[in-house]
Amino acid sequence: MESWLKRSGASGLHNLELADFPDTGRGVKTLRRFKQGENIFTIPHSVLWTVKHANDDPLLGPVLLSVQPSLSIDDTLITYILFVRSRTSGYDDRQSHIAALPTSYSSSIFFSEKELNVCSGSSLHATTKHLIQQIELDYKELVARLFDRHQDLFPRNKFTIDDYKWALCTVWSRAMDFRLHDGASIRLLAPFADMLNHTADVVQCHTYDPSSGNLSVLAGKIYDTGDQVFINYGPVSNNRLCRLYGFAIPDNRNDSYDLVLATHHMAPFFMQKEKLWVSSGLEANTTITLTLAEPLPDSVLRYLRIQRLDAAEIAAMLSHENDAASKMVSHSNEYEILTFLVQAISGLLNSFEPPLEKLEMQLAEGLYTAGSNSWSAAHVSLGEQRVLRSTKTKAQSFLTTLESRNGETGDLSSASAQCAKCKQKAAQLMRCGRCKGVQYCGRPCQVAHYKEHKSFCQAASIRA
Ligand SMILES: C[S@@+](CC[C@H](N)C(=O)[O-])C[C@H]1O[C@@H](n2cnc3c(N)ncnc32)[C@H](O)[C@@H]1O
Repeated sequence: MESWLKRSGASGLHNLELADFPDTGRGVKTLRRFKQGENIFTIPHSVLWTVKHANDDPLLGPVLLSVQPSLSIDDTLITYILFVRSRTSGYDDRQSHIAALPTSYSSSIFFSEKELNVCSGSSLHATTKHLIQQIELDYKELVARLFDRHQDLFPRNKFTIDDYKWALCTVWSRAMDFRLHDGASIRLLAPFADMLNHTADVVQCHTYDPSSGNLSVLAGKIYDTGDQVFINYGPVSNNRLCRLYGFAIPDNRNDSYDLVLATHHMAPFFMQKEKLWVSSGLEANTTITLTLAEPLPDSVLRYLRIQRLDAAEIAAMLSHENDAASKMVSHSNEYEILTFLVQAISGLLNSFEPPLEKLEMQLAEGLYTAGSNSWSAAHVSLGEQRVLRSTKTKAQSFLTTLESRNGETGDLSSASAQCAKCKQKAAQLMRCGRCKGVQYCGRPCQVAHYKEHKSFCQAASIRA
């Protein structure tokens, strides 16, 4: 592979060699000292694996371009890799890269049931199960759309589901993504650069030059001769590391929990609430990432406040143009959502098996071999449970503060005591006789507001 890269114009490779390292496995070793920020090596555009390279291939390109709608980026790269691997002549250079790739991967999609059960209750457990099914569906679709239609190019025995999973994990664990100036992005695999392991101790130091199309790696710190060169894969949680790369980092500062918030479309006032979620920057079905740094993001509270609104509160909120749910809606609404949140997070935590303390003990006793699949699953579970515990603590402290306020109402409940049209606050307001959900200072405002109020009024009246 190196001779192909050098012939193609790669620079800097003579200062490096591949080597095995105790914690990370195979990686790149320096043969001289590097200053921080110094260019270590550059891989030229011609040898990269991108969608454009696949489409430009004289044999594969026309077939790929005939598929409508186009294949996804990952499916294109997977097809390209498997296609090159399957050729018996004409692809020696790219095949030298494929020959250097691992023969198997340790993504959580390859975990045994027993290994995956170490993180029972975690989002990794659920996502992995879902992914395994999704990958089979994606493969079947690719077979039907491409492989079966061109069996001369894609012999069945070299494009099996196992080949597909291997190539998928090659892409997941080795592809690099870059944002381009025009807002577009590019996903690429760079031979040799894909031998670099991850550390959070350097900032991003791999760069893509859109004008030349070359990929360069700079020194993210000072390297002495014999040191391992690292790049940073980004602020990735153990869940994602385990799923895409097949490893985990103990006490990963990027650990997170993906909280799924969903409301059934038949729920009362769904349409009105959906409008409020959208105006609040949310959706009726949304996933919010809880992190150690921000275990209870405001977006979770905004979502739940809207989900638990009663008829009068919806009416008051719909007449506010700004993001009214960013503040407490009413004492009772806030009490309800915080109580619900504490219970829901407790429920999530109870579904983890083994629970946090037991896992910590098992890890301290060396029950799981460091670096093994079970050990990685244990670290994912630990990270998610720690995040959820901080979420619960924060919700509980909000609840305590709320209770100490002794029923004092927030801004929006007083907003419901104003005219829904002119916003005038008056001691004597008349309620809409039909839905009882909004109030007006007089008949003219009620008439003027009717068009806006109609859909809410009908839904509220049906519910009543
Ligand atoms: C881009 S490749 C790096 C080269 C890889 N070690 C090899 O031998 O081909 C990414 C893979 O390297 C391994 N890896 C990278 N960083 C690691 C780390 N900090 N600890 C453990 N394994 C790591 C994981 O197996 C990951 O899927």
